Amino acid sequence: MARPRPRAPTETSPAWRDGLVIASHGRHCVVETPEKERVICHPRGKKSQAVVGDRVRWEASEDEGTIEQVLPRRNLLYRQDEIRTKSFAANLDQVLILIAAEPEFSEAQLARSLIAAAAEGINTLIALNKSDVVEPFERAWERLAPYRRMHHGVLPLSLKASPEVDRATLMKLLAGKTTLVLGPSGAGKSTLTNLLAPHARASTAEISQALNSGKHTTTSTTWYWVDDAHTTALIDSPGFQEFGLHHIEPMQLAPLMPDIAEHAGACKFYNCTHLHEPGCGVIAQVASPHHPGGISPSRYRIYGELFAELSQPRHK
Ligand SMILES: Nc1nc2c(ncn2[C@@H]2O[C@H](COP(=O)(O)OP(=O)(O)OP(=O)(O)O)[C@@H](O)[C@H]2O)c(=O)[nH]1
Ligand SMILES: [Zn+2]
Repeated sequence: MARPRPRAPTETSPAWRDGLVIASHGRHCVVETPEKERVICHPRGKKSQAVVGDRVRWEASEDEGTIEQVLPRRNLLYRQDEIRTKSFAANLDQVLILIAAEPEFSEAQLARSLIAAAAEGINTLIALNKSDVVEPFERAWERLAPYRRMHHGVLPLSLKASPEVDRATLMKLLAGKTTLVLGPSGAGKSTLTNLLAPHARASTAEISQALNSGKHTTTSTTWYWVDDAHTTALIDSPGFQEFGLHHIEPMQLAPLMPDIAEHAGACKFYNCTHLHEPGCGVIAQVASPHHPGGISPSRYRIYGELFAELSQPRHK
């Protein structure tokens, strides 16, 4: 079915209403009205393609709606590989990266998600779940040493063994904010949203079903209100596993990695890549048996790998 042409951003109409995008499935999305009603909406052309967290103007048509305008975004967290760009969500206050003692997490994925958030100026929190699984937890905690030293710190959790304590700790960090929760499969994202927003999860499941007309799918991004007053929100999104950073230039990487950026000012050349240059302040600070406490070798290795990856010719 052909849709009418997109409207100019300056256009407006008395029939348009305010809304917040709380779920998206392909091109369709669910919009929540200020009266807390939920409406399935379709975009009008490419320009009104909305993502979860977007504030939109929409127009009702029978029992569904059309998105007429996406209001300007504060930020948009997305990933980009060689082929496509995929959005996680817009207008975020922070990103909570949830990893666990088991399954073993990928440090490269963790580093990628931190870099993507930093590129959008979005604050990040890291939580390590399953502290009740003692030995794997200790190993993971040790692997996180460079991240514990960086500004974010790491929050230890056991969502299964100490849910009440963890809920109280998390609420202090999340209250009044919109937080995107990212993490590998099995880390405990569902456990976390169930703990903090049990009612929201159930009502959103109904909506998702309606949207997919019964088809089973979990690959969608969803907004959950944590409180009845609608001040605190969690967004659950898949896609942590394939976190392409093709939208970032290689020379932008160092400024987005705080432990590397800290020493980049000491380099002899202003356009130092920190890979091989003489007089490089970063290379001089990579930790070794003679220089413990420097930049973690794994972080420096990830920097080099990402630099090489982002230096490949782009297919655009
Ligand atoms: N031991 C232990 N297990 C936990 C803890 N939190 C969650 N789990 C278990 O870990 C498994 C994965 O948890 P989920 O919440 O389903 O993880 P998820 O991140 O939503 O995983 P996907 O649905 O695959 O994305 C479940 O069997 C949970 O019961 C914890 O603190 N300790
Ligand atoms: Zn350098």
